[in-house]
Amino acid sequence: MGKQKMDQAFETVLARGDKAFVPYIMAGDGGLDRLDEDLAFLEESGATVVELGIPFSDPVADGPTIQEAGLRALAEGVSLRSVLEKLKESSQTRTIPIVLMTYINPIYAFGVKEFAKACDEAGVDGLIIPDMPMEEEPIIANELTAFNIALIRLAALTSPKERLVEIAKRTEGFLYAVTVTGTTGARTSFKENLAGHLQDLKELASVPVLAGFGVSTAEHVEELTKSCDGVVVGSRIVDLLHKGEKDTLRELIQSAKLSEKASL
Ligand SMILES: O=P(O)(O)OC[C@@H](O)[C@@H](O)c1c[nH]c2ccccc12
Repeated sequence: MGKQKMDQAFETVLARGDKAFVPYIMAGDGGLDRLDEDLAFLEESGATVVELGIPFSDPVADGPTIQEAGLRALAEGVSLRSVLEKLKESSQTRTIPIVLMTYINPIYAFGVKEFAKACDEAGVDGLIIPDMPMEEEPIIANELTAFNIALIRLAALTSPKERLVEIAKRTEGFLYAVTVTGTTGARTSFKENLAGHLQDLKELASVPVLAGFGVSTAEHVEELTKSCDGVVVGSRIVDLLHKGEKDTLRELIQSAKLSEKASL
């Protein structure tokens, strides 16, 4: 469980010659009752790991698509606690690794120690806490380590080199290479020297490097994975899932299966 489960998932995919595909979904968008079904669908479609967002009233890193999904989930009464309880029910049978993405505030409200324990009981394998700077990690890092839960760090485009070195050294599970400056949300293009930036991060990190923010088409996946180990796709996935466009969703996830494309 935990970190090793995620490491194993990446190893399997990369050894096969594929790239990792991590879809982000908003927990409770459409009601928590559909969570197990959505996770199973993503796994069957070829997702490596699922990033599961906790709805929050003040999602500072999120653009409109995810903000709206969060509002829908909040309207369903979904909270950090109810998501963890739901995950716990299926923790023994679930096979896909889960990374929880939550802002720090709900964790404080929950209580840091109690939160780490509840994540463990829920079978959570990793965490992304976007509004927790490296300097504040001691608040929670040891609690997570005790339960073998990976703390995934984000490398911003604007981080100075020394900071990137430190982030790449500390990160667990994977390194989340943020590909744009700004909030989450589908984009049409990326900055010119992004490939070089991703390659630099790959030099620094000993875990897989995944590019995320703005990735929204199969072409993006193809382009970006030339310089890294995989992608995280949020807004586009949230949108397709909300609209029930499952075939398009499956195709998008399959775009990271380079080994199959090679044999066509
Ligand atoms: O939506 P996008 O642009 O595809 O970006 C991924 C993203 O949604 C997901 O990883 C995420 C959602 N909310 C976040 C907040 C911070 C960091 C990452 C995230």
